[in-house]
Amino acid sequence: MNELLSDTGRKAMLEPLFAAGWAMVEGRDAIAKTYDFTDFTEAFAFMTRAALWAEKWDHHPEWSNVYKTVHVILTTHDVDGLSAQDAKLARKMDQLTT
Ligand SMILES: C[C@H](O)[C@H](O)[C@H]1CNC2=NC(N)=NC(=O)C2=N1
Repeated sequence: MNELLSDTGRKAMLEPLFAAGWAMVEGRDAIAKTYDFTDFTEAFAFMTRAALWAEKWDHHPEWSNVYKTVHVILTTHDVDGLSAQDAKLARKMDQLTT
């Protein structure tokens, strides 16, 4: 079962993500990032790869795609806020773009 991140967990897991371009969503316990790719093919390839990890880990993003940008919001619906699963998927998404 997922748990909400504790204060220490937040500091440890979220600070590196903020440094990597993630930010808190206003009014929600959620993080967001917009990825800008070179074209639609790259954007959709990223989404395909990320979707396979999301399904493997049973943890799914809220996301949208417009041409070559992908906007991602991560939060854990089961606990109504951020859990370690969100940090894990955020790190994986960043890895997939490098
Ligand atoms: C039953 C299933 O395991 C749950 O509904 C999973 C699916 N994917 C999920 N994804 C996210 N982001 N949060 C969840 O709480 C969640 N729960």
